[in-house]
This record gives sequence, structure tokens and C-alpha cells, in this order.
Amino acid sequence: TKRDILIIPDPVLRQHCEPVVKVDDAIRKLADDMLETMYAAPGIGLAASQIGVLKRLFVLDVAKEDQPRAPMVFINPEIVWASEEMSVYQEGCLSIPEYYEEVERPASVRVRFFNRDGDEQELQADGLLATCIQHEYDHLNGRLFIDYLSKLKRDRVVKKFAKQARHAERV
Ligand SMILES: O=C(O)C[C@@H](Cc1ccccc1)C(=O)SCC(=O)c1ccccc1
Ligand SMILES: [Zn+2]
Repeated sequence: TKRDILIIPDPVLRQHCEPVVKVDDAIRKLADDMLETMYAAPGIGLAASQIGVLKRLFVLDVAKEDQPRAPMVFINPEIVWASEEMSVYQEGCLSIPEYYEEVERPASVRVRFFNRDGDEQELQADGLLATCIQHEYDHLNGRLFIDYLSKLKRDRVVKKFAKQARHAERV
């Protein structure tokens, strides 16, 4: 089932997510709903807090349009290592529509997580996958990619969305 994606300044996006206690069918169903929502957006990642579920899980698929889908589910992820080397990507966020900015992050990360079968795995990633893992991981801690921008740029985005929210409220 497709879920609604929360948009800033929704305060839920700033909440800390709690660990998943047991990887059961309910969690697998949630992961499938998140993947369906992500593909429909379209996007390359989605964290549970973006659909209002404050649990530590995110999904992603960085495969290009012309490639077969490669969905991944990360439950209770921990970034256990990050490279000193940094890389810059133009990031977007499904909770901050129509806004893209360059963000600098560690070029590669090693992440320990549980997959949809409840098996513990460790993965080393670089490139867009590393960037996406870090972007989704941040969502679980209430962080958004605009937090890495200058105060000037961030305030401009926040003002723009606050104005949109006010207009949306007006009948
Ligand atoms: O808000 C999110 O987590 C989704 C976000 C993930 C992300 C994008 C870019 C860098 C790091 C993480 C998105 O998917 S925004 C949309 C997007 O980037 C995209 C959409 C369609 C095709 C390709 C990319
Ligand atoms: Zn995002």
C-alpha cells in the first residue's frame, strides 16, 4: 500500500526513531509499503520516519531506470566505519520536494544491519549507494540534508516551505 510522504516542516521528520524489536511479517509488510511508496514517488530511498513511522528502518534502490530493480531493506542499521575521503553529490529529499543541493559526505561507509529475513549483515558501500545510506540513516536520527547547508541556504528553504504550508492551510 502506498503511504503519504511527510513534507517539511512536519515535526515528525525531526523525531528520533526507535529500534525494531523483532523482524516479523509486520515489519516486512512495512518495508514493502515503503518500497512501493519510494518507486511511486519516484525516489532512490525512503526512511520510515518519512511516512510517519518512528522505527529504525529504511529502504533504497539505486539502480538506474534502464537496469533491473535492486531493492534493499536496512533494519536497525549502524554505520560502523566511514572513510576520511569525502565525496560530493547533488542530493534531493522526498520530504523537501523540488529542492536539490550539493552535500559533502564520506565517500564510503561500512554499515551493519538486519535484512528483511532478520539476518545480520555487514556491507561496505561507496558511490551513490554510500551517499544514499548516509542520507537515509540521517532520517532515522531526525537529520535532513539541509542541515549540512549554510545557515543562509537552509533558512531560505525553510522559509519557502513554511510559506507553502501557510498557503495550504488557508481555505
Ligand atoms: O528523501 C529520501 O530519502 C529520498 C531521496 C534519497 C536520496 C537522493 C539523492 C541522494 C541521496 C539520497 C530521493 O530519492 S530524492 C529523488 C531522487 O534523488 C531521484 C528520483 C528519481 C530518480 C533518481 C533520483
Ligand atoms: Zn530524504
